[in-house]
Amino acid sequence: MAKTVTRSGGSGTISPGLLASLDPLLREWLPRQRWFAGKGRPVTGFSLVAATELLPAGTRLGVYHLVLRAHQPDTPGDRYQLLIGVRETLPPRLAPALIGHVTHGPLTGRTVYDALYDTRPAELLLEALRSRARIGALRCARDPAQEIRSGLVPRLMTAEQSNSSVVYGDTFILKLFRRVAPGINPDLELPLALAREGCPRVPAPTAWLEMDAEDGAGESYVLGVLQPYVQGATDGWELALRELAKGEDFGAEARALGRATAEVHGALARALPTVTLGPDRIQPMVEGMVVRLEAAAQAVPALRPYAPALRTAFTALADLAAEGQTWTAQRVHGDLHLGQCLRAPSGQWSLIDFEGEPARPPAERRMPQPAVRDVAGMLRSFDYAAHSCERPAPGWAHACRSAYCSGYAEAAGRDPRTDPVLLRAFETDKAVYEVVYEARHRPDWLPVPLSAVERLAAPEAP
Ligand SMILES: Nc1ncnc2c1ncn2[C@@H]1O[C@H](COP(=O)(O)OP(=O)(O)O)[C@@H](O)[C@H]1O
Ligand SMILES: O=P(O)(O)O[C@H]1O[C@H](CO)[C@@H](O[C@H]2O[C@H](CO)[C@@H](O)[C@H](O)[C@H]2O)[C@H](O)[C@H]1O
Repeated sequence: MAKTVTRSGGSGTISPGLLASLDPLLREWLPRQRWFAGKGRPVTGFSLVAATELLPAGTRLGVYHLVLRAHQPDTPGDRYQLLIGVRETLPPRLAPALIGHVTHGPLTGRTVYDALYDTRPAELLLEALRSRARIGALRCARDPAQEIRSGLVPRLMTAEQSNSSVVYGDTFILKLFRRVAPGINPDLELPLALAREGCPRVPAPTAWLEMDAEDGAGESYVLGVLQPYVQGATDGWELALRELAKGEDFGAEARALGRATAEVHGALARALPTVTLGPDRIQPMVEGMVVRLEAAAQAVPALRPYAPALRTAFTALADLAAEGQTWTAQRVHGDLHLGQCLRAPSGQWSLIDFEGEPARPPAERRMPQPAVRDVAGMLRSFDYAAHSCERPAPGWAHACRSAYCSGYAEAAGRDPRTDPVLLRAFETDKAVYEVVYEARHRPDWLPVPLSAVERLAAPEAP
């Protein structure tokens, strides 16, 4: 029933027409999606990387799985994963999923929509994962030790996300990556490694969806990961804001989060290689930080007055390395913040979303880093929470910072505050990243990382 109709450079006859039908609609729809990474530049066209027919469009409901390259000026263009539904008319419940009405090509007169909103296509995906199906270029794999019940009812998560997730009967959650590239995906690699280590702080992948890369070089795309759904969980960001609004202390939770982070770091260091960072490795790392700072100052003028002082946070690290100090680097989460921490009703914290910072190149995201990088991310997050609360919260972020570092020290045997130069460099690097992120995605939030920049640029900054 389901088949791959073509891949880029392939000889299929259906898909060129299919793409021509979709092209004008997707040009308008894609840039409006939260997960579209190429904001600010027009989409000038698409090329097909792969198209797999999951249900033929000749029936009441057609479903295509597509990987498309979106062409944009001055870039090679990113590849996106889409699940396209085709119907005669769209029922009202699917109105938010509308992509558009086709006016030419083989689908003329049909309505196309984001099929992840629809029950049947989402069920098809789960069934494919459950049965380890191979559909054209799409391949499903799963952990044989975990059971996947059939018939679980899907619902698309509506939260603002970098990808798209479907929850099945409050039992599993399937994340479909939107911007995709061939190669190892740390959001599968690291949770699998942690599961092998027996680390209970990260939901163990249950099944995953892959596709061979089009260039025949032997690489694969990881297109989706299914994992157990933590029922009734509250994320750390929501919880922190709730406690802040009530004027409640978050110290105990921050401490527990510090312990959870250290446990994950310990398991990652056992599971995957670590390296020693001497001057030869610290120098390029510091250069990377400086380059990112310069690019950020170019992109966001408000950052420029602080750039020279921020640079000293990085050069101080290079100076220590030149004096002979070394550090250990290991695989880390890479984009840790309160929103990536889930607290189950039992009080147990889990960490999710090991993809790393979406803006960084994939190879860079998989490089070993000092574990303090994640610590710095969480410290920045406490600062964000304190700034997002309407009620003044003097000392709240500082108290969380202390509790988190103490919790981390309890589990790791070393306190991140004992290496203030390293911590300051990574906090600065993160704040610079956030300045760019907010300028691009949420300009109203720009003052939050900018206030941190002001603090970190002050000579007495911690
Ligand atoms: N295992 C899980 N259990 C419960 N909720 C989850 C789980 N994984 C993710 N979520 C929810 O889905 C949201 C998005 O997940 P995340 O992995 O951060 O996706 P993205 O990469 O798209 O940001 C999280 O903020 C959380 O609310
Ligand atoms: O969750 P994502 O992987 O999509 O991460 C991106 O978006 C985050 C915002 O949703 C952003 O995080 C920043 O804002 C948070 C509050 O909304 C705050 O807790 C974080 O500390 C702050 O960095 C993240 O940087 C970005 O990569």
